[in-house]
Amino acid sequence: MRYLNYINGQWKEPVSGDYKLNLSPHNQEVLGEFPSSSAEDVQEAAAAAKKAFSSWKKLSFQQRASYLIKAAAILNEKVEEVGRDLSLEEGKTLAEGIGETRRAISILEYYAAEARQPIGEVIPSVNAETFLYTTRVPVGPVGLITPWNFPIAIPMWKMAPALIYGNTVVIKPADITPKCVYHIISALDEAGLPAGVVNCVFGRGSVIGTALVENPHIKAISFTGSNQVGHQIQNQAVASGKKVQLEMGGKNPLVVLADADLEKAVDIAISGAFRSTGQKCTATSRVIVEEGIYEVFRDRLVERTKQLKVGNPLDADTFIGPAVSQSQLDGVLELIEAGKAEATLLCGGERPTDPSLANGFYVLPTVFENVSRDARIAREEIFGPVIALFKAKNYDEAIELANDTEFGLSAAICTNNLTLAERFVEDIEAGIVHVNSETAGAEPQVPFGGCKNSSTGSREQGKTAIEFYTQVKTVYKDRL
Ligand SMILES: NC(=O)C1=CN([C@@H]2O[C@H](COP(=O)(O)OP(=O)(O)OC[C@H]3O[C@@H](n4cnc5c(N)ncnc54)[C@H](OP(=O)(O)O)[C@@H]3O)[C@@H](O)[C@H]2O)C=CC1
Ligand SMILES: O=C(O)CCC(=O)C(=O)O
Repeated sequence: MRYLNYINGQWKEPVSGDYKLNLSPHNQEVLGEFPSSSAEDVQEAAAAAKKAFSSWKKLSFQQRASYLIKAAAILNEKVEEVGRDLSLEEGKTLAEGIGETRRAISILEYYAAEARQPIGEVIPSVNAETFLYTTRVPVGPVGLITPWNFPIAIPMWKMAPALIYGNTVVIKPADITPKCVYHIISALDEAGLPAGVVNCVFGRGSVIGTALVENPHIKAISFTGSNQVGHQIQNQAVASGKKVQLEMGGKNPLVVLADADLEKAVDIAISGAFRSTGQKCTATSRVIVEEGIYEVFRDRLVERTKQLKVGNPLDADTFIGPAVSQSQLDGVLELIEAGKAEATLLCGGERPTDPSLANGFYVLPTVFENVSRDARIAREEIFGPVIALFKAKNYDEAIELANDTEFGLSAAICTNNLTLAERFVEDIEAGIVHVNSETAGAEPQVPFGGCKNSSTGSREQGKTAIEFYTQVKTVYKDRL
């Protein structure tokens, strides 16, 4: 089937007339074809978003929420179909695909409910005659650039707050996972969203990204993806006077102290590192274990890792599906090869030999030990199912190792020691901290984002999203 851009409330052919095949990472099956758009499509979408902005921002919050509520109900009706499409195009397991679709619905519902929340404060003025208060206004048409690894949740957690706070949207989804965003747009269309409020342009970021980031109608850019592209976008957006928000990489540590529940800690490591084939910015990448239990933890982790089923994401017993693309697989294999030269491989480290997986981008879950601090696998984001194991003498050495990274998105500790758990929350340089739970995961009602090189700009999700998608207006109202 051929899918189209969505501009000014219409499904539209790209100006170029060119399309690209959307392929399954499991077996290269063709799932559809999507526009290879050009800058002209972006200009048209941005102009439509600008035109729609003046009336959309004037609706009441409750009126805007009504479209979000309808779209959530529409998606809910086809949650299994959308979740399956997600697994087919991205490669995460069916349970994860459906789970992520449910998460997207819950994000819509959450932001619809924000329509009932206060958006300003009344502050006593020095002047007895002055009614002094703050309110918030939308920033304008916003540009959203989203990645392939959470192809429905991330677009939704940018789009839903943008819309509820009165902004209009141009979204450019990841080129290799377009269908999930097609499902969101089609639900909003079916919900009767006014023309131009949401516009979607499919195509390569390298071709149309700059046209979106530098478009004068677009007042803010929210991006999730690699550090390299993020920083390029930041420079372009700032140069063209826009607000910018970036969510980028992670090198997330899990610290396991000697008093931890061993089996639970192994579960937490496996789930955090290997679900979604490790393709999460919150994935556990470094596991730092206190020396008293290092050997027993390592042996159990390796034993359990070897039992994980790598396979077709649609099979019920699959734990690890394929990487999303050939280039993603190549990047992971390159880092694994680097790891073999600089550390000790304990398991995995290669592609599976099962012939039924030969056409997919599969790689076995991999564990390394004896990893030096400056090894590439200790420092670079791998975005694949790979754990680097470290031994620490005690809590102090563990925290020092955990913080020895340019990133600071998420971190976890397994311990029953309340004092050390509390110290960890204070000491760790990360935007998200887990105690006795995995580094990955994000609930819609709380802020999401990191420190150091992981994030720039205000946090996404939860109540904090209002910071990015609105500006504060301070009002001094005096009696005449
Ligand atoms: N923080 C996170 O959640 C994510 C991190 N990553 C990291 O990035 C690595 C590479 O993944 P990749 O998909 O290439 O990430 P990118 O940063 O290239 O892609 C993210 C988004 O940016 C778009 N984009 C690419 N180039 C430009 C540009 N010049 N201007 C504007 N937008 C652009 C992409 O479009 P298109 O799809 O057309 O390239 C996509 O929509 C991964 O291995 C991982 O380490 C990746 C995804 C998510
Ligand atoms: O951990 C999660 O569920 C969210 C992760 C995420 O946002 C990402 O990988 O980009």
